[in-house]
Amino acid sequence: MIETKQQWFLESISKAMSKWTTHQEHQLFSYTEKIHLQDPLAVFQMTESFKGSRIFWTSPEEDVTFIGFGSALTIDTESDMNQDRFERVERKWKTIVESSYIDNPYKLPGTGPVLMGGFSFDLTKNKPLWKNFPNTLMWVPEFLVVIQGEEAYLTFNVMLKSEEQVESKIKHFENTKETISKPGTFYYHKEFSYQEKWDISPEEWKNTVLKATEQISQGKMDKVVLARELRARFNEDIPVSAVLANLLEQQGQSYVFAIESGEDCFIGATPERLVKVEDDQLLSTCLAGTAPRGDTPSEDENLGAELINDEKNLMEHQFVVNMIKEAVEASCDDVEVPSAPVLYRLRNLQHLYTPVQGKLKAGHTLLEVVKRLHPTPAMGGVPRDKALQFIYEEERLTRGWYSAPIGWMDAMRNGEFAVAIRSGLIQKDEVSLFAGCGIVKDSDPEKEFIETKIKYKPMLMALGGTS
Ligand SMILES: C=C(O[C@H]1C=CC=C(C(=O)O)[C@@H]1O)C(=O)O
Ligand SMILES: [Mg+2]
Repeated sequence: MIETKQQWFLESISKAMSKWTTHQEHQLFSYTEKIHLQDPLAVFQMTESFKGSRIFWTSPEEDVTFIGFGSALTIDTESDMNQDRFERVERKWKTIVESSYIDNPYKLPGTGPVLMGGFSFDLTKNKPLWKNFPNTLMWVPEFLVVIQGEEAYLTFNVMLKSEEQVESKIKHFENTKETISKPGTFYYHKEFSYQEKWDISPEEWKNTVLKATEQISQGKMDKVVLARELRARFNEDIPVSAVLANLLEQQGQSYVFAIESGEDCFIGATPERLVKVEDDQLLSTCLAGTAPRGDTPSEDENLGAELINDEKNLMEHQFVVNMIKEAVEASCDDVEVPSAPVLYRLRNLQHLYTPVQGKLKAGHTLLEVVKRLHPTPAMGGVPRDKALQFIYEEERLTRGWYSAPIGWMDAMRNGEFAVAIRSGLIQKDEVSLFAGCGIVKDSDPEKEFIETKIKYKPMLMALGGTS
């Protein structure tokens, strides 16, 4: 069995090499085969030797999990200050795909070569906290395990430069496949939790909220999202796989992700889809307006009923719907938007939720929609430029990849980006958590402060805390 597959692999790689004799450039070779299903967390744990270039992504609705490790090629730049970074990635990916050799008989969304990673919230320079996360970091993992329902696929991606490489690449592929095919289950039995945690400038943050509401009352803007930061320290390096295991167990309604870069890991469980495209069907989501979950079913019902009728939260939400609808209409036909939001319940909080769908018009792309949408008024504000200006001047933190697009795109125009909230940046034994709130004219600084506290909960629980 293994031998037959090895034979296919060899044939495939030889075909690729012969196709390329006329080209002189380096070429992406991508080979996909079915493998035995493994516990995704066990795969993550088994690939510890690739630490620093791993990515984990799972989507709550589609029942799909990606575990990428190693890097076949990277599109990044530390000094990416260019407004057209999304187009640049798009162009590069198109060129790479066009000259690649892809052996993927399955053709399912997310199989074959996949570009994964993310972008920073903005293009501000000098982000010491985020030194390992450039403004653009999208890469094709050398190995990608994709688990869809009951099936699992392994894709091997490599930039082939010469005939001499072939043998060593085949060995590398076979060895890695053997490692991750060993039956394994995730293990981590030690208790862990942070030793101390501290809010960064909470009073200052409340004053900024007040200032924002004043500016809104004066008609200078309509809405702005303000974030704050909390830092926690452990007495040992934070066990990333164990945090990931907790997020998967506790936050089933969210995209659970972990993106390693160098020594750091950006990790979280975000409920916020930015945009997804599958077979040219596009889906975006408006998620804004928040209430806690109740301790009893009836308290929970009451809190939900209050939220869905609350003018301040409905206003916060409507700004997002208006903007996303307009952005999606620019690239899609048959756009559908329900007239009122419904509740979206998570483990620790509930949100107002409105889906927006459409059919992507010919010539339009996922990344183009990402560019137009980001940042939505659930992360930035309205008008966008005024809100961003306020954020730059008043927010006392560096957002980095917090509240920014993260996700994947395959070679068949499918892909999905979420917005990285409910997240934290792990740096050895310390972690920075971020949480923001939509401020509108009736916002009360104290209530918004409490809202951010609840938004920290998913990460704090996953880090071993009780709240
Ligand atoms: C910016 C965050 O949440 C956004 C997403 C959903 C609800 C929000 C709100 O009700 O304020 C925020 O706009 C965050 O969690 O850090
Ligand atoms: Mg809110």
